[in-house]
Amino acid sequence: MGADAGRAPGGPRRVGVMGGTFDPIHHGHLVAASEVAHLFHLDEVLFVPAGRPYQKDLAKVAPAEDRYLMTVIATAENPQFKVSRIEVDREGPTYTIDTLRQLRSTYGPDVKLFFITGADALGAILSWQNVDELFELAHFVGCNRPGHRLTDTGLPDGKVSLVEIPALAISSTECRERVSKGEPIWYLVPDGIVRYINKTGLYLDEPSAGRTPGEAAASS
Ligand SMILES: Nc1ncnc2c1ncn2[C@@H]1O[C@H](COP(=O)(O)OP(=O)(O)OP(=O)(O)O)[C@@H](O)[C@H]1O
Ligand SMILES: O=C(O)c1ccc[n+]([C@@H]2O[C@H](COP(=O)([O-])O)[C@@H](O)[C@H]2O)c1
Repeated sequence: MGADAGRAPGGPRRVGVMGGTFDPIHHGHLVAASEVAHLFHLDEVLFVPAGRPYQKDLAKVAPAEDRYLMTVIATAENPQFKVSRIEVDREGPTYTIDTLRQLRSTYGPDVKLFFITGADALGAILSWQNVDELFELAHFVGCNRPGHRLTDTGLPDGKVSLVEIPALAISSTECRERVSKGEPIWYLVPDGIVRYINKTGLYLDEPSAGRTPGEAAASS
């Protein structure tokens, strides 16, 4: 798993960073965060919804405010889980390097940061902005995900851990498609997320692109 898994008594604070588009957040995200928190003895996990996930088709991504609110709802019951607005409030394309620099400056040099990813995101990491500096700012933890090969090939030694978590074949894409077809998403996402989506009309056939961020939440 890697030397970073252990925790020295009275040692530095250990913070997980779970980045994602969360469109919508589902149990695959929550299980990954919970498992990594357990395996790496994390003090907390900060969920960071991406403001403008520039590698996705932004015209099809739900407003950041809705994704942020769903993340708050989904994590509310777990005292170890927190949600950050850092990327929602930042202008321009969302780069993890900016987030880690900002978190590093907020938390100070002593806190250990663990950036949590699924196998697919880890496999694409070499395409991320300032990839070399990323590994200086956080330790990366890659989790298995059905349909994706978990590998650290090409990534720097000692900077990445690969872990096995209970595999959940759930994706946000499938949740969105199910909602648009009128199929249930109960038990794929937390109950509060089903209710939020029903209440706001997110992912129904009309594209979300024309809506102002937070419009659904404000008008419901
Ligand atoms: N079922 C899952 N198991 C493990 N990791 C996951 C799972 N779903 C998502 N992740 C990881 O969570 C992070 C955020 O993922 P994201 O919000 O893009 O969800 P997604 O389900 O991949 O969305 P989409 O289907 O829209 O691409 C990524 O690192 C991704 O690899
Ligand atoms: O920094 C980058 O260039 C970069 C490129 C693609 C994705 N990311 C981050 O990777 C995390 C998972 O992204 P995604 O697209 O799978 O939801 C999320 O925190 C994104 O902001 C970061």
